[in-house]
Amino acid sequence: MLLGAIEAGGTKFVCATGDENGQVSDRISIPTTTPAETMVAVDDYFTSHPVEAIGIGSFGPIGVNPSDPKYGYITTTPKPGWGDFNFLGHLKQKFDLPLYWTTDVNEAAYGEAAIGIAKDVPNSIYMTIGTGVGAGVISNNHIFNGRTHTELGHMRINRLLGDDFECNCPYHDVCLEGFAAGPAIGKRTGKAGKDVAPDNPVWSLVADYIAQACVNLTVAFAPDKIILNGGVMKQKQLFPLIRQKFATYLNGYEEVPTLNDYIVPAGLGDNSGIAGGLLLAKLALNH
Ligand SMILES: Nc1ncnc2c1ncn2[C@@H]1O[C@H](COP(=O)(O)OP(=O)(O)OP(=O)(O)O)[C@@H](O)[C@H]1O
Ligand SMILES: [Zn+2]
Repeated sequence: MLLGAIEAGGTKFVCATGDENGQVSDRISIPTTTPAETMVAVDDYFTSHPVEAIGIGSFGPIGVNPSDPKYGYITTTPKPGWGDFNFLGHLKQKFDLPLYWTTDVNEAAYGEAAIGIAKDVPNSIYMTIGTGVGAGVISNNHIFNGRTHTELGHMRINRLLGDDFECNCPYHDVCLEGFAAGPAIGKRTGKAGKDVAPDNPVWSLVADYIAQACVNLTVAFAPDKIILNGGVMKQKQLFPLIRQKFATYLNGYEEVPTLNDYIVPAGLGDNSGIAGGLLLAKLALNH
């Protein structure tokens, strides 16, 4: 069975084909420019690679609630041309196929939950800390959505004493993304994250904010695992720092799994999203 997946990011779109077990057989990467340009490339890909269903995970915010008139749309993004773009409608018009529509992070969360590091547990959260911060929640093997999708990158956290950084989020004076995403680290240090030395004190600060977020996710969703991925988490020294601060902040309030098994890197590396897309395509096909 050949299935399709789209991981639609703000920088690039990945289109892929693969099987019902999430194994990728072919992929391309398309720069995210204008919808007109980028979507032509997407259409061409699935025209030349016919599949039985497509799972789509998109950058957002997007409409995920079928009762929302903006269901299937990318809604309020500042990205030129993409605001109010009817992504799902476009694909429906081009391809008469079952389609599964969700956020990029939900798609990746689903991939990790189905065949990745969280495959043996029913409840997991996938959080990516990159250009932005986003998280997908898997609850009892299902993608969690409320009235709309979650926006966990914008959770409020406590500003640490002595940290006078001006939050990098245009909406919030204090939020995780504004304090700890790649661009915030860039502003804090004057360097790209990958060029900041592993022992730079900024990592301890970043780890603290991510640890606060992990405590919030723990008490809110009671996951079995929290998966941390994205460019910033390439700094592997963050993991022990985050676990240590997490333990301090949770302060024994509730039992959680051993922290080395609880706050973990992704199992599928850069493939979480595409694998998730293929598996969501299978879900769409079986509905
Ligand atoms: N090795 C690294 N160490 C620290 N930060 C890094 C590293 N590599 C990339 N980054 C930072 O991560 C960010 C890019 O994140 P990522 O690679 O997850 O891509 P992205 O897809 O643009 O992110 P998003 O998923 O938010 O759209 C940039 O701000 C970059 O500076
Ligand atoms: Zn924010």
